[in-house]
Amino acid sequence: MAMTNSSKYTAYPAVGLSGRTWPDQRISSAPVWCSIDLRDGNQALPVPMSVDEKLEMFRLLVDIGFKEIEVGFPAASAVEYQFVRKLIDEDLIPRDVTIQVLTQAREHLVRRTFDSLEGVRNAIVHLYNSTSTVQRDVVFRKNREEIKAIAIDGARLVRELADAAEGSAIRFQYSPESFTGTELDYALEVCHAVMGAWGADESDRMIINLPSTVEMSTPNVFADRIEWFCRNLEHREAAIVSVHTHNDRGTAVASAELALMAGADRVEGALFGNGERCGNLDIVTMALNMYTQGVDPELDFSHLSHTIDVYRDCTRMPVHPRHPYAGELVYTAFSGSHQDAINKGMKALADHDDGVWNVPYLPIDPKDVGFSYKAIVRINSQSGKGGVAYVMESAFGYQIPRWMQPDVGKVVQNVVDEEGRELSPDEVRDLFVREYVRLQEPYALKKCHITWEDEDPDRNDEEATTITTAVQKGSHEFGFTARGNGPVDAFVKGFIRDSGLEFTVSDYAEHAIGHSADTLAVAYVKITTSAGTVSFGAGIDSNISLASIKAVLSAVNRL
Ligand SMILES: CC(=O)SCCNC(=O)CCNC(=O)[C@H](O)C(C)(C)COP(=O)(O)OP(=O)(O)OC[C@H]1O[C@@H](n2cnc3c(N)ncnc32)[C@H](O)[C@@H]1OP(=O)(O)O
Ligand SMILES: CC(C)C(=O)C(=O)O
Ligand SMILES: [Mg+2]
Repeated sequence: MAMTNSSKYTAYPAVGLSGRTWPDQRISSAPVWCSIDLRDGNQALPVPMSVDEKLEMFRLLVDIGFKEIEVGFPAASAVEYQFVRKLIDEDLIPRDVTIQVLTQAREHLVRRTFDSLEGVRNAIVHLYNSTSTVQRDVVFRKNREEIKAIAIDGARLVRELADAAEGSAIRFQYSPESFTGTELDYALEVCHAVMGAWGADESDRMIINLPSTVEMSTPNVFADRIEWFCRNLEHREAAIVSVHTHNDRGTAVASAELALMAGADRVEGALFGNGERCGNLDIVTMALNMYTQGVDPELDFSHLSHTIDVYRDCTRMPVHPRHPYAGELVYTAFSGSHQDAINKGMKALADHDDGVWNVPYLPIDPKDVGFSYKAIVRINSQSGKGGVAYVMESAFGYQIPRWMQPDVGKVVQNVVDEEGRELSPDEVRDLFVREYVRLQEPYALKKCHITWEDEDPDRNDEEATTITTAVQKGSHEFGFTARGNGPVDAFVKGFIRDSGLEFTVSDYAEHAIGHSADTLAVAYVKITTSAGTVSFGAGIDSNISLASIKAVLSAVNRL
């Protein structure tokens, strides 16, 4: 069936804000972060967390650096209640961390919530009731005044119970739930009433949390709403304006970022965007977005794989392979031109590191979030020569020269095309060795003795090096002695003379691999025959002269 019913949906209204300032603002410091993993994230799970899992998640959140953590909805269930009790009874809340608990504005739930908090040092009691038009009409069947009264009564009760909670510093947060479905002027009116009932002032600022309970508009419209709200809020100094964005349209992070530019002070969200329906704002993404703009997010995601592991264990939710910053494929390039650019970018950085990260296709240094460079480049049919060269160098130390890379790239491409799958780095190396270090057929080097006239290997005089070899071709063995300005020159001269083949060495490179006693030399050559055919070969040996002679023979064998 085709989608022909768009007329049953209505467009979200614009705010009509004149002289908006948020487009010119920049995010230059971290907001107050509040994790809602243990509440909104938890309430949306098919299997909510157990007390032990909540505790493991709580410890992770503390380690990441959250100072405000919504730990649950204690009136909702036994687990939720017990978890809050456990944190308090076992003194598990660090002194610089404030727990937050959510309750509907209903008397029995508010009272139960305060019971759960008995003996807490610091807490935020988060009260909400839905203010949206649709919920007023179909859920509560109450008018604007009646809905406002629910909020005021709730705030008064919270104030009364907070005042009675001796030894506990209780702060207050109110959410006009479904703010995005609420007329702006009415949301403001309810918040003013709640601030009055709570008695908020500059010395006792309350948190006004404006949720996009359901994300209904483009982020710019949400930002307009936040700027309008902040502008029109009486006693702005008595409020911490917070946002709590959901991801129904896929723009929860963008909405929260623009909301900060529009004047919000605080952001609620969850790791990897867990939460109702399409989730909440993803705090990992938002924090790392800030980080990659040079702003310290004051949250530590330097052990992101550990964060992912704990998150998966506790929530039983996966992290998508393409999840920003965290997915297992986001630091991987398969396509050739990306691989080539990354390879060159990493080299440029190694040659000239001025402390500024500037590598094509990698908006963040994987090491900053605890990932290695190992899997940045992976080889499949989309890959190119640069990627193969990167894998060979980063995984095994082979520095395939630029003039040989196209040939190696083609060899690898043929294999992945044929096999229709990814090749592991080991398979790429094995293929390289099998293909380019060809020493047996048709010619096999049986013996090779090299002497220098004055035993000075650096000497480069014409004819200063003498080589004596035995070479086998099928069942026939021939040997020769030849002189040249170095081992390769001497070998080529002798080989051409005795084999009848005509070629020159048109490119040559060598380097060492490994350390101390295990060091090996690798040589790469390109030969060109008199008929113009080119062939590439490589040789590996503990002796550099032998490595280069083997490379020549490999190239001859590949002709
Ligand atoms: C956007 C959010 O994420 S909000 C947070 C949501 N979180 C949760 O819901 C946590 C899990 N919830 C629960 O465990 C339960 O829903 C509880 C414990 C909160 C409430 O349980 P119950 O009262 O048994 O059930 P339920 O939630 O279905 O109650 C709905 C009733 O409460 C009413 N209600 C909801 N909020 C309010 C309010 N603030 N004031 C007065 N009545 C309210 C509804 O109108 C409905 O009334 P009705 O019974 O007359 O139809
Ligand atoms: C309780 C509120 C803040 C909420 O989760 C929402 O509106 O999405
Ligand atoms: Mg929510």
